[in-house]
Amino acid sequence: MRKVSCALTIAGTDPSGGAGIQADLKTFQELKSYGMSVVTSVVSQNTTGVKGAHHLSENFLLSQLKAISEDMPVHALKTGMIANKSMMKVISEWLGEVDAPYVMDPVMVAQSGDPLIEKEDQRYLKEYLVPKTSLVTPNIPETEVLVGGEIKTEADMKEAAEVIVRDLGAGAALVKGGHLNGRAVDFLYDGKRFYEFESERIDSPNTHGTGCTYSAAITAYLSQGHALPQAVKEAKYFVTEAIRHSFHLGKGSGPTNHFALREEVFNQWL
Ligand SMILES: Nc1ncnc2c1ncn2[C@@H]1O[C@H](COP(=O)(O)OP(=O)(O)OP(=O)(O)O)[C@@H](O)[C@H]1O
Ligand SMILES: Cc1ncc(COP(=O)(O)O)c(N)n1
Repeated sequence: MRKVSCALTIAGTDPSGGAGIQADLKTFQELKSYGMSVVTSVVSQNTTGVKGAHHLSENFLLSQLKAISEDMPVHALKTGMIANKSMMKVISEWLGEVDAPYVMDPVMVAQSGDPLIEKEDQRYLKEYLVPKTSLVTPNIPETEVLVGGEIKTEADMKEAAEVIVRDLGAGAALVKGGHLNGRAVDFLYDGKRFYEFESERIDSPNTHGTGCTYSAAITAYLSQGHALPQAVKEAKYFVTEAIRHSFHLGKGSGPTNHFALREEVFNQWL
């Protein structure tokens, strides 16, 4: 029988298809992992911003999670938007039922500036969910919330990655520099050493969903058994090409291109 790697995302939705669950599933599919999804919140949003959000009940969230763990293999999973403490609690307890690498994208604010998690619940995420992760992937503003200080330089990014692992108990931390000026560099700290992942900065306004896509790509590679540094390296390449070939769609920040790696796309758009 053919073996397939199974990746799960637990996140909110984006009907415009660039971020959230939709971006995650596209990424899993593109990287040849079998994609599964559990919805936390149905979000009304597009490239210009968030219009509203309907958070699912704890019971219904748990029912979806159990539907997965009672029936399907999970080789790696990620979480994205988890809007409130009660959903975080449900997920935190359910995590005991799966034995797979867990990547947390600590989604707090959409690129449009709209909040995606209640402010007072950010502390719960940090205290109860971060210690259960194999990897946390904060951008600069999220890193500032997690470590409680300003991040202005690459040295600050590295120091924060160490704090997230040593003091907050994450398995590893990937602090992403997309929001800093200069090169697009991310630092991974796995508790033992640092790894640096760099790409050129692409001049594109269309970066809606880059964080979701990046963490989903890492999850896909982990589901296939890659070691963490290799998974991040491959995922960085994937997200860079997705930004390079991103789409001018919508009136705001357009979506990245999840099928950028396909040969025909290179031929068509290079
Ligand atoms: N203009 C760019 N050119 C190249 N790489 C970029 C650019 N912007 C972001 N990146 C890269 O994309 C990845 C996502 O980084 P970023 O810090 O933007 O995360 P994020 O803020 O969670 O994403 P989002 O923009 O979806 O909120 C990182 O590897 C980052 O270095
Ligand atoms: C459901 C959901 N999850 C995450 C994001 C963050 O993505 P971005 O920061 O690129 O807008 C989003 N907009 N929507």
